[in-house]
Amino acid sequence: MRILLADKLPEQTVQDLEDHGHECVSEPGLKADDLPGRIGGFDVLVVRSTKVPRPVFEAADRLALVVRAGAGTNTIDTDAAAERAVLVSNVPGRNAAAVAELTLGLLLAVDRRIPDNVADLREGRWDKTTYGKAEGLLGSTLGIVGLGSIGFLVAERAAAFGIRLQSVAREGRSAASLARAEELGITMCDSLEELAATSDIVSLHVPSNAGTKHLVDEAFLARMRRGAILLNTSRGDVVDEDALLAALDEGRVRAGLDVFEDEPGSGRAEWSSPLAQHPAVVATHHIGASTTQAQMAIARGVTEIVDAFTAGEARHCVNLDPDRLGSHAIKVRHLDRVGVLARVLDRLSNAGLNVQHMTNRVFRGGEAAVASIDVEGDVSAELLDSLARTPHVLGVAVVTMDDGAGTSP
Ligand SMILES: NC(=O)C1=CN([C@@H]2O[C@H](COP(=O)(O)OP(=O)(O)OC[C@H]3O[C@@H](n4cnc5c(N)ncnc54)[C@H](O)[C@@H]3O)[C@@H](O)[C@H]2O)C=CC1
Ligand SMILES: O=C(O)CCC(=O)C(=O)O
Repeated sequence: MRILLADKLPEQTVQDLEDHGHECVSEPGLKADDLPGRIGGFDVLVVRSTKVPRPVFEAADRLALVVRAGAGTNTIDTDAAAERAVLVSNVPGRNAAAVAELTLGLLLAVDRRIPDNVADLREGRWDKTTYGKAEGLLGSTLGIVGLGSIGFLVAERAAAFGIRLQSVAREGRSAASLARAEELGITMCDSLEELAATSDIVSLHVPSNAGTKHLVDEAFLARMRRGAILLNTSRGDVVDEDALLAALDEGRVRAGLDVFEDEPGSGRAEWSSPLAQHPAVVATHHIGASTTQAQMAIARGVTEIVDAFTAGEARHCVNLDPDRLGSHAIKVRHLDRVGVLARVLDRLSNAGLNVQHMTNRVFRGGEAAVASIDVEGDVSAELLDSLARTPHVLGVAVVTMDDGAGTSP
């Protein structure tokens, strides 16, 4: 695979990928606007914060996979990628501990005004009178919005401080997630409104998408307790920044922020922001994931995704349709001969069946293989019979996706 790395990634990423037989070109200075002119000839693009907009997919000739070396994929036009059949994968969970650590760091920094303490001491001012006033965290209530990889690790760390934990009840939470929440003593509010009104600290860990844009808005901020702390290490646009600025100006809330809606995409830039400069805010430079530990873990994840892709697997892909798995899964065991699959697909096509997903794995020794074909439509006994009678086919089985019942003629 020819791989373009358009961001600063650990040396280890390049080393691992090259050790696995891939050709890597590392150009960390590339910007979103440069990418359309540079993407030609590459199969895989790896990025961190560099934006990947629609023109990149329009200009690409052989691009098949974009790997986001991190969690959030909001910087990549995943719809444009889907239209051109380009897979977009992220590396979930690997940087979660780093973000959770920063989140707790921001909380302590806001509660004790650590940055202001430090700044005054560096200027030669001793001021215990001002800084010797803080609420303290023991027994306070933390509302976690987004109980995923990071949210849970924040919960674990906050529990060690004796902080009470709550989140919002959400449909579709897995049994494992519910059990972990129970184990950590996280109670569930019935609504976001309830969480806002009953938390001393609110910490945001949701992905940025249409459903979470300005999730923290004027109404949410108005419900928050006076003096409450808002922590945002997710994405800038999850918060209505104008509304937050107003709440800060009125002294209603304090905040610890690692992310901003208009933050620079590059490592260094001239940039100022009334939020980041506000005295009631402790702000960092979107460094949640920027620990060596996290970046090494991400580097290993990138290699795993590229290797899986090379072997035909779309791992951690965020732009495949999860509902288009077909109504039936047909397994065809066959001798590994030229033309068998073409004849099988021909019979499916004649039966009016649309293939949704397909893999073909060859057995050790190379004599035989098994094709797994997910199709949408009615699978008749006649079709199964004709598939079974296809030259070099050894056996056919079908599983109906809805009820899991299998037949094996
Ligand atoms: N500051 C930084 O450097 C970093 C920031 N992030 C940001 O943090 C986000 C979360 O990361 P992870 O925890 O790894 O992702 P995750 O996918 O493990 O967790 C996200 C959770 O949010 C929940 N969720 C989604 N929409 C929601 C809504 N409307 N209300 C309540 N819950 C909702 C999901 O069900 C999921 O449990 C990323 O999408 C990314 O934007 C991630 C890594 C580093
Ligand atoms: O790579 C970075 O520094 C940003 C990490 C991040 O925001 C993410 O993983 O979603």
